[in-house]
Amino acid sequence: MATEAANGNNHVVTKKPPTPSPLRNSKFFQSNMRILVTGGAGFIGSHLVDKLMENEKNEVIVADNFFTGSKDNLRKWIGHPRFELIRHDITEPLLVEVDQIYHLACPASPIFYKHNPVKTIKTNVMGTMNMLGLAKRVGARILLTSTSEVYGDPLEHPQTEEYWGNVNPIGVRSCYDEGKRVAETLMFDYHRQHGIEIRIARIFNTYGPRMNIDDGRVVSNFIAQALRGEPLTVQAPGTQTRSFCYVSDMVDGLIRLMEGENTGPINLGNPGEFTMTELAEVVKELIEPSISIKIVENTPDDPRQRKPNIAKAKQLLGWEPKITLRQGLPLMEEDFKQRLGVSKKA
Ligand SMILES: NC(=O)c1ccc[n+]([C@@H]2O[C@H](COP(=O)([O-])OP(=O)(O)OC[C@H]3O[C@@H](n4cnc5c(N)ncnc54)[C@H](O)[C@@H]3O)[C@@H](O)[C@H]2O)c1
Ligand SMILES: O=C(O)[C@H]1O[C@H](OP(=O)(O)OP(=O)(O)OC[C@H]2O[C@@H](n3ccc(=O)[nH]c3=O)[C@H](O)[C@@H]2O)[C@H](O)[C@@H](O)[C@@H]1O
Repeated sequence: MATEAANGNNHVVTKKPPTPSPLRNSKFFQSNMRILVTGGAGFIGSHLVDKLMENEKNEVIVADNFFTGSKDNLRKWIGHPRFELIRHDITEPLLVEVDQIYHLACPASPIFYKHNPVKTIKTNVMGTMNMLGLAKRVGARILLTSTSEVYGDPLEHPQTEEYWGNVNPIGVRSCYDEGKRVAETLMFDYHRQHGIEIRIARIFNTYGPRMNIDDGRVVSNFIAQALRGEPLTVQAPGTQTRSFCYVSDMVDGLIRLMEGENTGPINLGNPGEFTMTELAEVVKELIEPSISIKIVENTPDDPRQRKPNIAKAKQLLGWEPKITLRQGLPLMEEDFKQRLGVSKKA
């Protein structure tokens, strides 16, 4: 009987995990680790694929419907003998023989996940059920990229994994916030009922190269606006806070979680907390001091504060972020300059 600490409690697993592929038990283990990354053509997913492919014992399969991701993010791996790219919508079942599943498929930008709320919640609920069904069928370990949005507009600050959240069940963000909460529920129910090996990451705001330039998230918006010489659009009141984690730190955390022995949920993020006005001032200082900052209207249910308590990640994964916002923003600026075909004003 396996017991694993999760969320501060011991969830006793009454069933052994499904038998993994016979290949895992072969005496002369030759095969590579076969890894499925759903949403691997996206921002975080493509950086994760880059890291996984560095290990010559890994074979990587990406399943993506290209709703927000792009083949361009994976162009260097297309045709590689240890890499496969499948155009697939995970709201439909997928049958592939794999040993690990990194389940990232879900639009992350509020503009995109609000664009088709029913599809967003289907992706989070039916998509996660399909991936858990696959994990059960092939005996794979599965990691879900959940989100700090499961805490909603938090009344506890900073947020620990024990906090149950303050979420609007019927708001315009609920397709994502509640969708991810149901995905976490499904993960633990498959874990308790079928012994599936699960890992849950609660990812906080992450930024870096390959974010969609016009996907509406704050860091990508501010950098694109600065490079285009446009005013930085701080959404009211501007005092709301976020904590920003650079993508390479995030990928390191995800792999440590998958390779570790703890189910999670575990917060992954950078505790460096900024108001949106402070973020705008840093972007202005680092990228384009001549631009102005203007306050614009916000959207409903925008969380007023968000900062991860990462004590569990430090203790259980030996992980903490290394790259500060002032170190990460110039790296993202360079990527945007190349993709926008602009050079910073002299
Ligand atoms: N970036 C962040 O700040 C952040 C924060 C918290 C959680 N997350 C989570 O991390 C994951 C990746 O986020 P991201 O920032 O890379 O977003 P992204 O939008 O760049 O990537 C999501 C990928 O999933 C694909 N996808 C969406 N719906 C799909 C479907 N039904 N079937 C197959 N593929 C589908 C998209 O085409 C895209 O390639 C998401 O699950 C997101 O919820 C991200
Ligand atoms: O970290 C998380 O868990 C979540 O972070 C982000 O969600 P959100 O913080 O709402 O992302 P943004 O759209 O970047 O907004 C951040 C803050 O910046 C503000 N903002 C946004 C855009 C802009 O141009 N100006 C601006 O001030 C928003 O009002 C909000 O207060 C991601 O979009 C979610 O996928 C993710 O789950």
